[in-house]
Amino acid sequence: MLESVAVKKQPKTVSKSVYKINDFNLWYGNDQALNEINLDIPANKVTAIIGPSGCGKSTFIKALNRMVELIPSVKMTGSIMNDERDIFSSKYKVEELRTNVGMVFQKPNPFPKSIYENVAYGPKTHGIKKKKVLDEIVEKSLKDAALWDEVKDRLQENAFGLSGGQQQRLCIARCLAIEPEVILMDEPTSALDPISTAKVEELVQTLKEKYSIIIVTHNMQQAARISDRTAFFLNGEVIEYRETGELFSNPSDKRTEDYITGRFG
Ligand SMILES: Nc1ncnc2c1ncn2[C@@H]1O[C@H](COP(=O)(O)OP(=O)(O)OP(=O)(O)O)[C@@H](O)[C@H]1O
Repeated sequence: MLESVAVKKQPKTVSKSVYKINDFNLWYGNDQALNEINLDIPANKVTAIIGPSGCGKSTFIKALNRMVELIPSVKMTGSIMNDERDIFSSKYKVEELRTNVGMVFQKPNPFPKSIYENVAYGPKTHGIKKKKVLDEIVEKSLKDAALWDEVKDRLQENAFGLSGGQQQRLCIARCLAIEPEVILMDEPTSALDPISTAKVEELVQTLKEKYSIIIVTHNMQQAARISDRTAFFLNGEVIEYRETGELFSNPSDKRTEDYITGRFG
């Protein structure tokens, strides 16, 4: 029957990966900090990286935008693909990688410039000069970072005059202004008060519609609240990587269970 052909089930859509990491190892001098990391990181999701201090969380996300290579003793093996492109290939310039992959740090680090200039800086370095276009980018980025209403009447004031939480959302706006595909966040709320933390968490939830977010957090409640998938790192290894709800409610590894129930870390 024709009708039965018409209603034939479509294959399930497979979610796209923004990063595929295969057998990745990293050493600082002779000390191995990451050991045989294999992870597929989905697009348009929030992926949390959790684990005790010193387990390699920051090292891992700094490898994703090649920032870790600023440390001269670093050696790496294995592969990291971003959108099917080898991030270590000479064809994939670091500048292009860092345009595709923005980063927000633990401590808000605005430039000593006006609020407007902080956001316009990236687009300007990418050659955008027209004031009207820059104005639009600044407004859109600040709106997307849920900061516009608080700063729209003081765009020319120095960014250091903002509160810590506002400065962090400004840094997120600065990151959005260059239209990355991925946003790496290294403990973005650890220096913030609870209200600012809640605002950034809410923001992360809305940003995942357009961006893929990878967030390092010490705070397991935060990982449980805002992430779709969670990777538990221990001593430089990925112990477990699953849907966040499953990892927290039904961990498959004893070490994950011990960590999430507070037995160590
Ligand atoms: N610049 C460096 N030089 C040498 N060793 C380093 C350097 N940075 C980190 N390490 C080592 O690599 C390992 C992983 O550190 P990393 O900062 O990635 O852990 P982390 O899980 O992010 O820790 P934390 O939660 O405390 O920030 C640690 O043993 C650390 O001492």
